[in-house]
Amino acid sequence: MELVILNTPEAIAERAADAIEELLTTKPDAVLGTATGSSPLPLYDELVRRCAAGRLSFAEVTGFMLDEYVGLPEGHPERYATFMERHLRSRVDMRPGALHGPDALADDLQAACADYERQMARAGYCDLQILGIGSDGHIAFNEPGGPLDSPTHVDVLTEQTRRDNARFFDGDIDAVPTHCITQGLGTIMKARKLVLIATGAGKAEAIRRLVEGEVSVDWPCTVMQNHPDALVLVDPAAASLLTAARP
Ligand SMILES: N[C@@H]1[C@@H](O)[C@H](O)[C@@H](COP(=O)(O)O)O[C@@H]1O
Repeated sequence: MELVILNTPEAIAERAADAIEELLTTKPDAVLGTATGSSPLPLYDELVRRCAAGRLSFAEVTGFMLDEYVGLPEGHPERYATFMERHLRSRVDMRPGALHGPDALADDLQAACADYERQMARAGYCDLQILGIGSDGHIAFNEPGGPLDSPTHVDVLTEQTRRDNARFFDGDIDAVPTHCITQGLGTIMKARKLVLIATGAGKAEAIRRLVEGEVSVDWPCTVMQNHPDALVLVDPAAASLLTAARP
């Protein structure tokens, strides 16, 4: 795992965009895993800029979202499908329909999970997966306690995650869904490259566990220590609880 501490969210966005540009230059029809949350937003802005400048193209890219809330209707502003359409897909030259997500409106959620995993398997899983991190150490929506090799599944959001995400629902925790469909940790680990972005002091404990902790189901992010090509991009605030000396 490579840890890079950069001073600003913009510098982090540029470093992450470099990794994506490098991938799309060598493989224009790459499979890209996208993340929601506020952390990747500067990255999406940077990708939009580079696409407008002709430095990269998403015309042949297939995308897979990490997760989706259960119970939010089509078009709901906080539905992750809406989020990804708004912040990335509609702003670059990616084909409509090329960015896939789990069907969290299905009657049979278990079947929807299996179907999503099959779609990803057929595409050969992700070449590069963008990740954020929850303050409780979740990646995608894999909450603490779940197996480290899980496939796409229904998960129950922790109180802390719902509290963290209430800011997107006018501060009303009761408006935050209780369940989600998420790529499992096993699914995420099948991506050839992982790029995780974390900014702000609220992520400092999760980053300390990710970088210096034991691999444990209590901190799902720690599974990334077992990945052969994982890049962790953080700002000084998110790095503030790291204890080991760094160059
Ligand atoms: N399911 C998403 C995660 O994929 C994301 O990493 C996390 C962090 O969000 P933020 O970047 O806004 O702190 O939010 C949600 O829980």
